[in-house]
Amino acid sequence: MLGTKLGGSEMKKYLTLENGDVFVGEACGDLAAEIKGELVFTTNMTGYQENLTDPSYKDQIITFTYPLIGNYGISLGTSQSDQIQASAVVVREMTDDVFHYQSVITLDAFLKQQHIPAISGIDTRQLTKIIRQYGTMKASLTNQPVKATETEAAHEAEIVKSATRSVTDGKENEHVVVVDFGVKSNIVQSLQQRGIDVTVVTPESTFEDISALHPSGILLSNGPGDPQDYGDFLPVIQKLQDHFPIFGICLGHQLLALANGATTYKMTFGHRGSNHPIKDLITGEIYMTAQNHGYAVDIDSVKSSPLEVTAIEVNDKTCEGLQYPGRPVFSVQYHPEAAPGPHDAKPLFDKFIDLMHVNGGVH
Ligand SMILES: NC(=O)CC[C@H](N)C(=O)O
Repeated sequence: MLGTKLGGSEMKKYLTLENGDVFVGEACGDLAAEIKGELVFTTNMTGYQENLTDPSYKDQIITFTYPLIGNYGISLGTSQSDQIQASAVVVREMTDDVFHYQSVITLDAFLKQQHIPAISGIDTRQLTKIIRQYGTMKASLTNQPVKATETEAAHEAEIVKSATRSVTDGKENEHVVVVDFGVKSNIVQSLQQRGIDVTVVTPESTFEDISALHPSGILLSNGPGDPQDYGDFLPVIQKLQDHFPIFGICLGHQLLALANGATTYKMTFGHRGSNHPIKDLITGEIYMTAQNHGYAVDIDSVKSSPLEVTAIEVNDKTCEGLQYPGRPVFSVQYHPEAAPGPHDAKPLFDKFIDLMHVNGGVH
């Protein structure tokens, strides 16, 4: 039922946009919490748990365009990291009327547990049209009305801090080193499911640190924020690509581009959803992909780099894939691990493994 109040909340919440627009709704999730962040929207119809826990959404306020969120609760093994990464949630309606046999907790309880505020009863269609017109904006979620100028101080996403960890099964397998800029757990699982040993390392790692692990291949992960803030790691990529197969996903794709002299820019409102068609320029095939990014590789800038564009988004023709001709090095802007999302792009993990075999097998 629209307008259902959760947790007995009669509290109002104010969503104030940088352009001065104010939306008033009902507080849910953590009722007291007030936050600032970058306001984005996703068109995903399912997968709110994966989105909320995806480190690429760190410090962002996620608007779900799908009008009913929470109806299958929260289940074990679905989260993409160990906590909610988004700073707040905007919905038309959040329900705790859960129909899902694996659900262990409601979405509202999950948000409360992790002190994440949410606002419901919002005309998310109107809000999304505003974001599409003015672009991604800073916004605040407060318990009292505020002036729009006060929302401008929202900080940029911080780089995710990670720790080195290994996942092996004791056999002599291919070994992938994942550089963790905020990796989604399904990327690591997608490698493990294919019998790959995985070592996850921090972006502070040097070329020597990574080489000492004797990787068969390197995966550059997804992550939050502006790719241009990761300049320190670009020289490491420049060396790695001379020695190892590389697969870049989302932020990893953007960093591969920057490391090779191409440029990135901030998109007006980004691509966030599970229905982004991309055209593979090598095979001519179109597939549906899951996406979550606010920056893109400038397709023209690739021409003066050693890289080649391998895929474009069908709707806006932005750069969706790159490869380094003659080397086992490639990247995609979309998410082949598909959590949530269509599985059309999953074979890219197999392509990466084939490239590792060709490049000399187990190291
Ligand atoms: N999912 C990602 O890796 C996102 C990359 C980058 N933070 C962007 O928004 O474009």
